Amino acid sequence: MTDTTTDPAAGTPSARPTLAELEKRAAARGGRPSYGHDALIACDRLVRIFTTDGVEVQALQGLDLTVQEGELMALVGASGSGKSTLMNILAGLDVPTAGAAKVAGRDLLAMDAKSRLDYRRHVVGFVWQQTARNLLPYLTASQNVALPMQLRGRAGRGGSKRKAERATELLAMLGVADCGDRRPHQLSGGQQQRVAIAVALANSPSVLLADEPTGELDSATGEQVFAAFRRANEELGTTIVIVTHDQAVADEVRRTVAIRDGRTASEVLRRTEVDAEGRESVVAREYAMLDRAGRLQLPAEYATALGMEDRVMLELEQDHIGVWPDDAGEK
Ligand SMILES: Nc1ncnc2c1ncn2[C@@H]1O[C@H](COP(=O)(O)OP(=O)(O)OP(=O)(O)O)[C@@H](O)[C@H]1O
Repeated sequence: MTDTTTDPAAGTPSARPTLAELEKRAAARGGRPSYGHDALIACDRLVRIFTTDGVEVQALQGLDLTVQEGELMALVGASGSGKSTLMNILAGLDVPTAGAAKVAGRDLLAMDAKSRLDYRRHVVGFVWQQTARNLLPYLTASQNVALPMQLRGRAGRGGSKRKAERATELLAMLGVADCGDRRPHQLSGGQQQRVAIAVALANSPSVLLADEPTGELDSATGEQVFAAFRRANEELGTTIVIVTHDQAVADEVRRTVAIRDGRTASEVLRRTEVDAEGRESVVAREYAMLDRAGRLQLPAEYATALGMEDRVMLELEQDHIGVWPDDAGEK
């Protein structure tokens, strides 16, 4: 039932929903799936503010991001755009100031110290740029890989043997089977990073996070390390997020998300197309991101090329929205 009242401003009858109708609508809204409900990683309007000597830095300014299970994706962005801040939050090492972040069903804003430790041991694995941060120098490669399994504390009968076997298998899968008995200083930078991937995979994490893992390597070695990530993704199904400045890495993945000023700004999706002669080629397409509040970041070069600043004109067409420079001053 709908009440018909008179809108005093317009002086015409207008339909006001009854309380029962309002309640029905609210219930329907409640039943709608939440943002990122089917994603393995879902960041919703994530904010991280750092305060140093009374000065606030907004490292993340309402960042939205979803990552599906089984994805291998790259995060790119200028220095200071917020990539490491986001990775530290996803790694469970830092807590956002506001917003929501869920990884494999865990709420990153609501974890106490114990569940945070559990999260870091079981849900995520990480590989950092600095090789020294990934491996313990006094342990061999095999011992480094076995350590997270020991910390997980599932000994059981034959447990040590099984852990050693898993360490050997992981090292073999990542192409460093011959490095098992060597300590980190006896390994090249590329070998150290591949062993670090094995360490990160030791406890079968849902997500593998890597912050500039090829940053200290030459391009050929970087390619080998990236191939190891791809292998982990394809053969073990691990979801992988790699922060990188390395264009070769960014070009190799199906999805590259660019962060600008603490927000996701654009995305490049790549897919393989087969032409009539059966030839395969990879087609890349760039998309701008429309955030949950309806905001869109125009690429800086587009806005500059047309002298757009402060105010633009929008027009809704049948199948697109036009954006024009403000011409108010010309009229
Ligand atoms: N612990 C902190 N205290 C104060 N400010 C910080 C802190 N960590 C990061 N910031 C600031 O937050 C912003 C984002 O930094 P962040 O390290 O996330 O960027 P980034 O994209 O990873 O950069 P880079 O590519 O250089 O590593 C920067 O302005 C940085 O100075």
